[in-house]
Amino acid sequence: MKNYSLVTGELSSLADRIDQAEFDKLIDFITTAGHIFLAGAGRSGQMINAFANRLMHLGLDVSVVGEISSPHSHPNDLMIVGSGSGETLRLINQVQIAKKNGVRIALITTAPNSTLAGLADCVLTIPAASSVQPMGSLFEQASLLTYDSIVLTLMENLNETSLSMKQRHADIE
Ligand SMILES: O=P(O)(O)OC[C@H]1O[C@](O)(CO)[C@@H](O)[C@@H]1O
Repeated sequence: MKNYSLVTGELSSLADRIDQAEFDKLIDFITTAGHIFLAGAGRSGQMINAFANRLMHLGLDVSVVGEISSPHSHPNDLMIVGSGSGETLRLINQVQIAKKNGVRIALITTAPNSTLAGLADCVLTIPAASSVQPMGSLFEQASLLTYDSIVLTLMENLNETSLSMKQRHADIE
């Protein structure tokens, strides 16, 4: 189907343009973190929610910012933010609070020169700024694929399998 191929073509073209060293740094931040907070707005937020779910399946201590069950932050915690523009005001505000509490910040973005990138300790750039799709669609799709790529690496590092992860999946949903 023509438009499907158009979308997958755009996504495929990004694969070699995401920096391995930035990816590896993010893996290191995740592996050494205490609690992991995840944050994103709109469609970017939907993608980060899916990532939070998989990190939980991996046995990591995670919560989504804004959920009532999300705990107080501490030094050595990590906040992972997904924001294409890097300029979403709510996220800037949340990151500023987190930084005051000694939380390290990781950003997934198309905008390495943005306000959020300037506040982050670790930036993974997805060069998805140019696209035929509307608004942030390419970033949002690519961010989900990037999160699932991170999950594959973490599965290997943490000796997890699909079966071990499934045992942590919510049975009441
Ligand atoms: O990824 P960003 O730039 O933080 O934007 C968050 C959300 O805001 C919008 O840009 C506009 O509502 C959405 O496309 C996106 O999901």
